[in-house]
Amino acid sequence: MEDFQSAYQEEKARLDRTLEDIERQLLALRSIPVYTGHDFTEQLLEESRQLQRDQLERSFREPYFGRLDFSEKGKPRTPYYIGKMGVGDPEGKEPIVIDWRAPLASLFYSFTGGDSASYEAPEGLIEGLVYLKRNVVIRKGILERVADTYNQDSEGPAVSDEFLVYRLGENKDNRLRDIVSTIQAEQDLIIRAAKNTALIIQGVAGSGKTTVALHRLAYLLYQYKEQITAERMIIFAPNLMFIDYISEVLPELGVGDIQQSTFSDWGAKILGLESPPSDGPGALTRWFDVSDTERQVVGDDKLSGRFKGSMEFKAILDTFLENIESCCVPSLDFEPWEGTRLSHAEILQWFEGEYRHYPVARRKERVLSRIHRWIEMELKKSPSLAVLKERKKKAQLREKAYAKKWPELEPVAIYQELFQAKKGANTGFPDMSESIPASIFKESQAYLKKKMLKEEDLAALLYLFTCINEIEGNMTFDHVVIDEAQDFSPFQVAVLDRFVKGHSFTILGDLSQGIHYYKGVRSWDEMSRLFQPEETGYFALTRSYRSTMEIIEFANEILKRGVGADLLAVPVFRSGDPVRLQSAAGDQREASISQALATALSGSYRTAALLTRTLQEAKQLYEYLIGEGVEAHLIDGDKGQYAGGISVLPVYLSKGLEFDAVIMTDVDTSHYGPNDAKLLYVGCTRALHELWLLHGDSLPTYIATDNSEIVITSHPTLP
Ligand SMILES: Nc1ncnc2c1ncn2[C@@H]1O[C@H](COP(=O)(O)OP(=O)(O)OP(=O)(O)O)[C@@H](O)[C@H]1O
Repeated sequence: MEDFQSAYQEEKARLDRTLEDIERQLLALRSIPVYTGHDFTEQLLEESRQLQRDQLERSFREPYFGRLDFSEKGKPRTPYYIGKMGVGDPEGKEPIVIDWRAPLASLFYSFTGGDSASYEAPEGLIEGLVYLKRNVVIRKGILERVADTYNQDSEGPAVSDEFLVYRLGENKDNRLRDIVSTIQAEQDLIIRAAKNTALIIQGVAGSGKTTVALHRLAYLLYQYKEQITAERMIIFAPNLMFIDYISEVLPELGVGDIQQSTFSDWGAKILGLESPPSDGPGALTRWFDVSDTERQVVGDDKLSGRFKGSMEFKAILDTFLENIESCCVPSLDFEPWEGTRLSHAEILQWFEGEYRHYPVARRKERVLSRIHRWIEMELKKSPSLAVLKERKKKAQLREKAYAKKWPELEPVAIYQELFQAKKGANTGFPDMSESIPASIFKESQAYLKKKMLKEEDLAALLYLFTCINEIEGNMTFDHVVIDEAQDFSPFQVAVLDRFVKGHSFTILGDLSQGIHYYKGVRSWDEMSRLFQPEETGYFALTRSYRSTMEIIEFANEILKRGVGADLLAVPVFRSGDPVRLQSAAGDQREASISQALATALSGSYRTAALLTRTLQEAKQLYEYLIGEGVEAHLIDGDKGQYAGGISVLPVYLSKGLEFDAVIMTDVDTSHYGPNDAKLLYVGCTRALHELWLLHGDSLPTYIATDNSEIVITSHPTLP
């Protein structure tokens, strides 16, 4: 206790000094009049001062979160304070606060005990001794808590999880948060991995994949500030609501302007489509609202989404495109009017010789405009104005007709050809119908004829785009993050690779959460095979930080029994209530749901989710709750914003999100079939503190009842 008191006093004194320093710097900056003139250099200086002012104001509220006492070999023990942003010392001495991304700060995360410690700095490996790792909680400039996670002088465990457990026990508000003060060693390795690698990360539910990816972006921007910019980085997320849910982490880390998009939205923009291809209203519902046996009757290779996402399909497109060059230039001379002629051989020489280095669509464009210029030159040779007029008229018509003889070098048009080209058709393209499963060929042909596109066609269309067009500088990326990557296809990643410099990817996902059977990958090898071994790195995150031990053990059991999975989560030692299994059949259903909700929210929890099996059930339940006066929000996949509070949603839309309490409804064999274990796993792992499973008569066999509490309740009272 005495130790704690003196540590608190020591930190309080240090905080006071730091705040005084920051205030002094702020006052000095504020005393410089804001420049509003037109001088460019002055404007840049003003911008930089404004940034400094903003950063100091933020630092003033929470200057740092950690302290590390370290002595570099041969040097004395020095306390370093680590914050979300570095704070320099105007007098030019050591910085007052070190940025969490700085090399020295990496020790704060990677040190797990032992007699020596080292970190990689630009000047080489720095070795020394760690004496103390201390977490300091400061809110609005007030010191709230001091907790040592390592103290060389004490006899406790090497590095304790106590502070982490305290942080994890806090209730969450609407949005994902930064974790700078408690990044774990295995997460830090990913955050600080080198830029030019395709990192593939398999992480169990709640292992911090999304959070780590966002911190990695902040790190890359700090570490490679000369080479990369925020505007040229992108996060691909499953939907707009998820983007909204994660929207506060990057600004909190002082990073702005990173692009965030779904693959469809991005692809549609590149292709210049009016709107992203959609599989029609309710596509997800059609897939998830059917029984799982109906879903499983189609073999993998017959699922068009999986086929069109495969590298096999890419190879088919390559063959299809192989002779695109040879079939481009129409095999005839061009004659704008009688007696004047441009030979096929000469046009071919322009196309295959002079413009060889351009992509094929650009070559076509160049050749056609050169023909246009040639016509204009020839017209000038006309003997009279009348002849010139007549030739001009003729030439215009013939030029148009000639251009039409060239194949349309546009991704959608070529793609349509792929599903039209049958033997004997005179398109110049080969017949690929034999290589594509007949059912997929037929179905695609039918909807493409109606000028429709599906999401599953996007990778191929984008690939065609890159084969025939130049990828312009403003389309390229310095780094790409793919979240929920188990739902991405190898072909999608291969296409993206064409837009990314140096294969700089962070690809994160969890195979155990692969509930979109009709797309995505079954193994990470499918992704790593796209890169050379030296270009890729693989990490596995097995510790789960989101849920209590009880919830994780319960969810693990579902995976073990349901899919025999070996990717099980290891919980952090944070104990909570047992998972509650409650019978809620027939006319008891609604009342039981209300009861569970009332109980779950009777404490201090701020967010709760009611997860139904289908969208239809979510809508009905939402209506019921609204009728009962409960302020609930329906999540139906159409909205771009996440409101927090009480959410009602079908389980498949809950991926990526988390809630203090989760109540799953209708968890019985009539709703969850033998192949729905992963779906149930996703739902259960959304809960931070409390999990309820309300069920009918027969529980699916993959649910273990031994460690759960069976609840019998009465007197429902809604919040
Ligand atoms: N080192 C950490 N310190 C504190 N909290 C952490 C840490 N790592 C992760 N968390 C918390 O764990 C929760 C899960 O994180 P996140 O959503 O990033 O995980 P995920 O692996 O993407 O999950 P899922 O795949 O289940 O959607 C979040 O509340 C996050 O703040």
